[in-house]
Amino acid sequence: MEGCRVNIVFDLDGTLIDSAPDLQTAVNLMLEGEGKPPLDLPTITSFIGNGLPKLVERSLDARGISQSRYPQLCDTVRDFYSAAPADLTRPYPGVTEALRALKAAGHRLGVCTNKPEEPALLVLHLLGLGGFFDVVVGGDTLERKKPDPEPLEHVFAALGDGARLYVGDSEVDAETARRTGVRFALFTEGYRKQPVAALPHDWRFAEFDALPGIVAALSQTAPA
Ligand SMILES: O=C(O)COP(=O)(O)O
Ligand SMILES: [Mg+2]
Repeated sequence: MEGCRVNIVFDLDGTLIDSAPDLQTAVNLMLEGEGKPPLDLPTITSFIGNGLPKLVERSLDARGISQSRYPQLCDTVRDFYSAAPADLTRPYPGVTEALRALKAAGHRLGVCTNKPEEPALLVLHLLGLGGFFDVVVGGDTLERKKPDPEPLEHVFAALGDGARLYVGDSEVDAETARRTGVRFALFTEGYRKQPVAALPHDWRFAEFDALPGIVAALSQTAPA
């Protein structure tokens, strides 16, 4: 028996794409301009999750740069990043195939990221993923960003009727799913800071080829 349609919304950084190396480059170009030493990849990765402004704020703190310079340096990092958002960034293995399979099964797909909308759309395009998504909401698209439920509710509303599944990698995503009242599938190979058990989730997976099976299970149990 065919299951019902599922609307599947994805987080971006640490879920669909491993974007930390290009974010690191952008931050370190800014730090170089300020005469400061670079930050290593694990440090930058630990600063990702609450949007680019927060990444910059944390980077300034880490290098002892006054927050009075924040507005200007935020623009600087954003410009460096937007100029090269996909030089080193790649989709995680199996992402493209999983998205293709989910579309072919008749599900609708969206993105809800805290990355600013413009570079989010650009990186999706450059990596050949843009065509899979009906709706993309970034960290600056609406008034509030994750973990506020507003952006995720907005994406699901735009996708229309159907069961709802949110797919993400972080504490922010788990909290957003809980506050939005939707099922949550945790990708365990992204940028989360705590152990898997600390993040409430309905499903978890480490390989994207497991995702269509999770969606099929949800589509069989959800009311049509
Ligand atoms: O930009 C960030 O800090 C995180 O972005 P994400 O919401 O796609 O993980
Ligand atoms: Mg993420």
